[in-house]
This record gives sequence, structure tokens and C-alpha cells, in this order.
Amino acid sequence: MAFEDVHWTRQGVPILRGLSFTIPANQVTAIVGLTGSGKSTIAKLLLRLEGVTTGRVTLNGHDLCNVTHNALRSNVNYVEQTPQFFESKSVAHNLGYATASTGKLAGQELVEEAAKLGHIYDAIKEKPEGRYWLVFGLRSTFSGGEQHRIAISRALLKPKPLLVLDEATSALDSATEERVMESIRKHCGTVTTTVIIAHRLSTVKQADQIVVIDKGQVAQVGTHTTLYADKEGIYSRLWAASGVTDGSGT
Ligand SMILES: Nc1ncnc2c1ncn2[C@@H]1O[C@H](COP(=O)(O)OP(=O)(O)OP(=O)(O)O)[C@@H](O)[C@H]1O
Repeated sequence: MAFEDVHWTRQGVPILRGLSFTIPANQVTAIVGLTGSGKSTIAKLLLRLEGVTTGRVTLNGHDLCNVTHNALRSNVNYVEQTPQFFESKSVAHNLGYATASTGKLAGQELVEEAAKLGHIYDAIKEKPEGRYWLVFGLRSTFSGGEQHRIAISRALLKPKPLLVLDEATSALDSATEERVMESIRKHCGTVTTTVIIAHRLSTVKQADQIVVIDKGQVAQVGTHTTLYADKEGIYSRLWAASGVTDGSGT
């Protein structure tokens, strides 16, 4: 996929200003930048929840605006900051819904396997109704981080060619986040193009490519090692501002 000189303006205010970068197939691309720099807008353009003002977002060279919403939906898993659930349905139903497009919800075995991959299995079983997977009212029953893990489990239950994670692990503690990210890497492996939007820089260290956005423009593109080595670059400054080191001792 690629962004080709993309501009996105709202109420006369330019938000994305001539953005160009590629998202290599079947690799992990991370998008980082200060708050308000335009990261979530990039996700929305990828998902066609918004349209570009000028420029193109392409998939295999074809303008994404020619891809139908249905085709896109069946090819993209999107884990957003506030995951959507059916509140009147059980946790098993919400997870099994991953295969709804086949006309059938996933069975219990697949649901449990996915919950294990997303590291939410134990938390579900600990609920009084969890034994039967009949936990209802997910938003009032599970914490923000648990809801994210349920949403990630649902995405892992039925991997699709594109996975977009928008701050999907930000509510987890670092150790749990690392385990969940490892699951995503292992399970999606080389069959999924993954785009991760994250504030916490440790989340993106392992990405194949990191795109640094500054005020709606691409400031830097590279791996953690190359970007971190550039001490004048925004990426290094974001690390310095985060108050933690990257663990390399440099
Ligand atoms: N629909 C909209 N109408 C007007 N302005 C918008 C709209 N959506 C986003 N913006 C503005 O565009 C800018 C970029 O927003 P965006 O959510 O993409 O940033 P972000 O980098 O994801 O921020 P954060 O890290 O805080 O989530 C912000 O200034 C935001 O207020």
C-alpha cells in the first residue's frame, strides 16, 4: 500500500500535508508522532472511513477509492482505541463474530484459542459467568485493557490481509503488551500487513519500518536502530521525552 502526496483538510485546516510513504506487504509498519500529528487520520484513510482531499492511497497500485467498502471490510481487521462490541451479546458471541461474514459464528474451540492468543482467556474464565463464556455487557465488565485484548483476540481469530491497530495496546502494562505483540507477530507472521499506531515507543521497536509523522508530514522513515541513531531526529527526541531508554544503553 502507499500514500502518494496525500492531503487531508478539515474546515479549511490542513491536517495531512503532502504525505508520501509506502507500507510494505506482509510486514509491520508503525506510525508514531506527537499527539495531534495525524496518526489516526492516516488509519481512517487506510480504512476509507475518510477520503483524501487530494493525492491517492493505493493498494497494489490501484486507488483505494475504487475498492468497495465491502471488499475492504472483508480484507481488514481494525482494532480501534474504543473497540465496538455487541453489549447485549456474550463474550463468546463477540469473539465468534469474527467469522460472521461466512454466515456462521466461530465455534467454542476457535473462540477459546483466540482468547488465549490475545492473553484474555484467564480474565474471562475468572468472571462468574466466564466458565460458560456467557459474560454479557463487555464494556461494564471488562477494563479498557481487557476490552482491547478481546478486540485483538477477535482479530486474531480470523486474520485478514491487513491489520490496523490504533493505540490497541496502550492500556496494557508493558509486560502484557509485549506478550500480546509477540502473539500478533507469530500469528499474523508473513501473511498480514500490519499497521500499528502507538504512543508508547517500546511498542514499535520491533516494527520492520517506523514512519514518524510531524504536523501532518512524514519526518522520518526507518527501523528503530537507524532512527534512534539519528540523535537530532524527532524519533530520538520522542524517546528522550518519554523518559525511558530504548534498552540499548546508548
Ligand atoms: N473530523 C475532524 N474534523 C476536524 N479536525 C479533525 C478531525 N479529525 C481529526 N482532526 C484534527 O486533525 C488533527 C490530527 O488528528 P489525529 O487524530 O489524526 O491525530 P493523532 O496523531 O492520531 O493524535 P493522538 O495521538 O492524540 O490520537 C488534530 O488536530 C485533530 O483535532
